Amino acid sequence: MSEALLQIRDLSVDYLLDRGAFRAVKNVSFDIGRGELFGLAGESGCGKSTIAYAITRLAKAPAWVAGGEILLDGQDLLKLPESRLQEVRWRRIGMVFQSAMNSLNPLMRVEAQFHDVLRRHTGSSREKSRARAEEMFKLVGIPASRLTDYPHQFSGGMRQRIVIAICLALKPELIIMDEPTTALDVVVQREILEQVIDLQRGYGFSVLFITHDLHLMAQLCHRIGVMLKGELVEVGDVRQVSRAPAHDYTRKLWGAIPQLPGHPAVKDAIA
Ligand SMILES: Nc1ncnc2c1ncn2[C@@H]1O[C@H](COP(=O)(O)OP(=O)(O)OP(=O)(O)O)[C@@H](O)[C@H]1O
Repeated sequence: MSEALLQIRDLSVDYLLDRGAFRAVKNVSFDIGRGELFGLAGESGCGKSTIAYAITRLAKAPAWVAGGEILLDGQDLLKLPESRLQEVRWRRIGMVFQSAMNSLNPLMRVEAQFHDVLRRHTGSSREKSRARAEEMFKLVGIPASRLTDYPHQFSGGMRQRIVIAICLALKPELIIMDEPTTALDVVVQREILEQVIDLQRGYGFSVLFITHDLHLMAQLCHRIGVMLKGELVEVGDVRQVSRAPAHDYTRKLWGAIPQLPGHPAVKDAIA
């Protein structure tokens, strides 16, 4: 791994429920290097999204960070006052969630939404925002003429591309993608992720990629962490985690991937 950009140390997150605290994330530690694609895998409910929200401090009650550190370039995000956090969110850490389509305002033209984000974070003028929006649309493969359209005029895949474009417009150092394409059909899903990888190569940002799709994760990521019931049971290089998993549960996860006849097995796909 390259030099660490994000270091998560002993992170514990609780949900404070009427019947008592439920620990959803238990003493989790891992690093994400600069320019690294890091995947977090594990069954539904194992705590992946809770970690994603904790990193950006977007976790809302009843979630409560019970302990640990989240260091971005050595600075503990958990200790930053809310006012300083605004500089980190979007500007340094971009977020693309499964419900990203909902992060677009249905009443605003897309161009205005670019400007809104760029003005708020960089003080950009309308002309500069327009130029940047055109550049970003080109990067994600949407004609610039469509910048004056409203979100409902785009397909689901295009809307997700728009959210990625807005996120990238601020050149964040880390992008958190939590099931970014789950709601889309597999062809569009793959197209978008391939585009993200291309952009990653060009821009050099780091990615925390969360998905149920272990096969996809193995193809995209450099390193993988495997979670089970709130604990990180294994972290390693994608080859090591797939070829020589240290944990029984990781072996089960790989074993659960259906292999189509004539289709290369995962182990071959990443070889
Ligand atoms: N608002 C909440 N209140 C109470 N418990 C919650 C809340 N949100 C999540 N949890 C619980 O915390 C645990 C971890 O949930 P989380 O959403 O982080 O898992 P996940 O691995 O991201 O799952 P998925 O892959 O289905 O999104 C689960 O047991 C879930 O039921």
